[in-house]
Amino acid sequence: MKCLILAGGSGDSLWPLSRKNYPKQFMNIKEGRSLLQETVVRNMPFCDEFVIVTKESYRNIVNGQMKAFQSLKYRLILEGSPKGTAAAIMLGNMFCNQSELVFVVTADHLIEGQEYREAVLRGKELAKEGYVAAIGIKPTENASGYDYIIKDEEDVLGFIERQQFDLKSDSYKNKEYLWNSGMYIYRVGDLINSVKNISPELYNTCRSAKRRTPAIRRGIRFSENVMKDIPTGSIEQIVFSKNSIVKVVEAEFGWKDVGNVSDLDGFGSVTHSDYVIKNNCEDVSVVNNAERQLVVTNDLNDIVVVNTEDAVYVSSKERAKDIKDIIKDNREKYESYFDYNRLSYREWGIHELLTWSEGYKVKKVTVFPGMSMNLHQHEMRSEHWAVVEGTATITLGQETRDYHKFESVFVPIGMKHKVANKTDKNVVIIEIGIGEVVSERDIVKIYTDESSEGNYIATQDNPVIKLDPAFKDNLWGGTKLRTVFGKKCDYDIIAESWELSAHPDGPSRIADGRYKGMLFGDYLSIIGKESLGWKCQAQDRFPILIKFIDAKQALSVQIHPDDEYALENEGEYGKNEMWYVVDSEPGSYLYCGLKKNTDKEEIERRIADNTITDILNKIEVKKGDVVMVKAGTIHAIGAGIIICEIQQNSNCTYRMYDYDRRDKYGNPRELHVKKALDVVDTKAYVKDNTTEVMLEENEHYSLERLVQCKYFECLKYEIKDEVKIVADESSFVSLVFIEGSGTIEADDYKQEVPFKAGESFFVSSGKRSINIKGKGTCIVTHV
Ligand SMILES: O=P(O)(O)OC[C@H]1O[C@@H](O)[C@@H](O)[C@@H](O)[C@@H]1O
Repeated sequence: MKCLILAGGSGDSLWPLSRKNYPKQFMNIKEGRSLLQETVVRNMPFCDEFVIVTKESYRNIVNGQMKAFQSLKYRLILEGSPKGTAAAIMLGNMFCNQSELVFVVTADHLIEGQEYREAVLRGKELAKEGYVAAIGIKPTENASGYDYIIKDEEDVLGFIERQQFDLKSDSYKNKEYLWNSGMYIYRVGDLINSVKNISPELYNTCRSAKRRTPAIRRGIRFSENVMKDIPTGSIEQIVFSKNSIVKVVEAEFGWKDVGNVSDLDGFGSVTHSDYVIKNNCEDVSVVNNAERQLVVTNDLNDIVVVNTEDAVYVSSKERAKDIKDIIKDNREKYESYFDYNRLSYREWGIHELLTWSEGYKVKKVTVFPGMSMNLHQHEMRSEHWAVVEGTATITLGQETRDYHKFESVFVPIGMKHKVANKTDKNVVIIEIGIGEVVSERDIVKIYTDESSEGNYIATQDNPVIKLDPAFKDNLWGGTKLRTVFGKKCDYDIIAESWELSAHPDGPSRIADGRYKGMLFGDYLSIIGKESLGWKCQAQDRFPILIKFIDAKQALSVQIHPDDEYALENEGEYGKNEMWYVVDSEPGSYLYCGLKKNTDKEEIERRIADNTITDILNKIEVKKGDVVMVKAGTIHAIGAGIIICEIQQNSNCTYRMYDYDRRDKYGNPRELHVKKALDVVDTKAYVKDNTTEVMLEENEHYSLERLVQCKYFECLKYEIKDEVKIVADESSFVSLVFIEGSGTIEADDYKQEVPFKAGESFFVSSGKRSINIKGKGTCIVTHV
């Protein structure tokens, strides 16, 4: 199950603990962990991947907090303009497969108790039966700040928003009601199908937003412009209140939607209680978030005091919530206090302002493991750095060296400098800036390293990287990828596993080692473009995608565009692909190309009268066969075949004919006949003559070239005991094992990595050879 965490809230409600630059979901609530981190921990037993939907400006905070979970799988969806929970949930769903179960949770709830687990498991059962399970909490008080669900047993009679709920009103007499926790469990296909019917506007606008969102690394960023047509509102308003498939799970765990500072009672570890004295006070809560500042309260009643490094809030408990209005009325004058705390989050770490005055500024600078600042310089200030934790790798001008704890450095005005952290622990530096201008405006120049995007620093790691695939559940898929290759995926059917993929529609991940769990595309940005080899330097994205395909039924009759058409119409590359038949049932066949020259009118007519396959070139296939499918060629994989597909990095398929099949909701899959006819090659199929050329055979291995085209070259090694493969500076190398087992080792990093059939490895380019020992069939691809 995937966990979709809604973490975009930007409320002022917990001021001065929360600020606009640091809302409550990121605040430490318990034992040094934030509400967001607490949400992740709570759901780890049920979910294997996290999709976090948040505001673009919170990206660095979320990435920083997620560092606490090494190797946890997560992705970010960044909203340029938040539009409520309906949009957030639907945009999250756009990146899930239909058969995936999703658990929607909110990042800023306080939850306690064993009953949570039972509620989730019951919700999951309902979701498997095709319902959307809403988790409702048995009210323990008449809380006006909560949304309600009116119910009858497990059926939902209505969703009531907080403002409209009045317990005394006749409409709620004799009704059963629960607090609406905003947590939902469902199967993606079920929810999307009902959104399609109930709010086509929401469905279509989110879909088109997804289509218009270019592939970027680390997160999916929906710009304000791309989101502008998506309707604003809650999922309850727009979808669930009109949806008969919602069932409620009644739960009794401790649940609190923290509305204001007086709700923090009982969750006191944000408090430095050693620095609080209460004298003769009754019902007084003190939250002291400032280290070493003493708070003394005397002879008070029913009061909440919140003390932070730069602001204090004192209120009666009852009226604590008025803070929102107070902020609204006074924002203009005190914006910096209301909106910002002293922390500033960067991709590489955190700045904390300790003190400042005219002419100086003192900061605590934390650099996360494996991260680096950009090289920069100042024109108006010099800096003194004292390392107080860890080992910092500091660049000053042309020189770079390590500085250990308690060593100091002086950075003169105008000198290029940066701090990197090559270790596994945080580096902390106390920085004293002095000069005429000490604000951030004085960064006059930032030097970015073109070859490695972002602020990661490459460390000497094994260049042989094992990958975990992303899975797809297209309706024609089977179960052989699980039974033959042991793929671990809980879908009923697995149609495809994307083994080497930096494509946002199905990115593979690093399977082992230091970067375990990381998206392959992110890993590529760490090692830098140079590590892909010089042939890739002109390309703006990773060039290839490799999949296994298990066709239990026939795939659609379809076609892929070439680069020119795809870039112009889809913002994607075109798709030339090659199929290697891993296995096939007796009598299996596929279609590739036309039997004879055929004009577009005839192709169109034959699609309409269901006779398109009559004019296609039918090829019977067996294990080991190779078919090159050039862009523009009509094709269809037939039933009973497992294929290893090497293709350009694109997910652009135009379906022409789908046997009038329906999915389980009775919907036909979309066809793209017009575009298909735009790009179709109308000439008769001619077999590619670069395929299947034996290049070498000896007692240790045989080497066959499977295919060679402008985009890639694929080689097949039948390894009897050992082979050495060269990964030179021209290209990275992909290794996909079809059969066998053994070990892989690069000669410049002596560590053996085991392999077995069905596994995939990426090796960065360089002057190295890769030794494979064992027995097996390996498909080696490079550009
Ligand atoms: O459109 P359907 O029938 O699901 O088939 C889609 C699949 O077709 C195959 O021929 C390949 O091009 C795959 O890369 C693709 O994912």
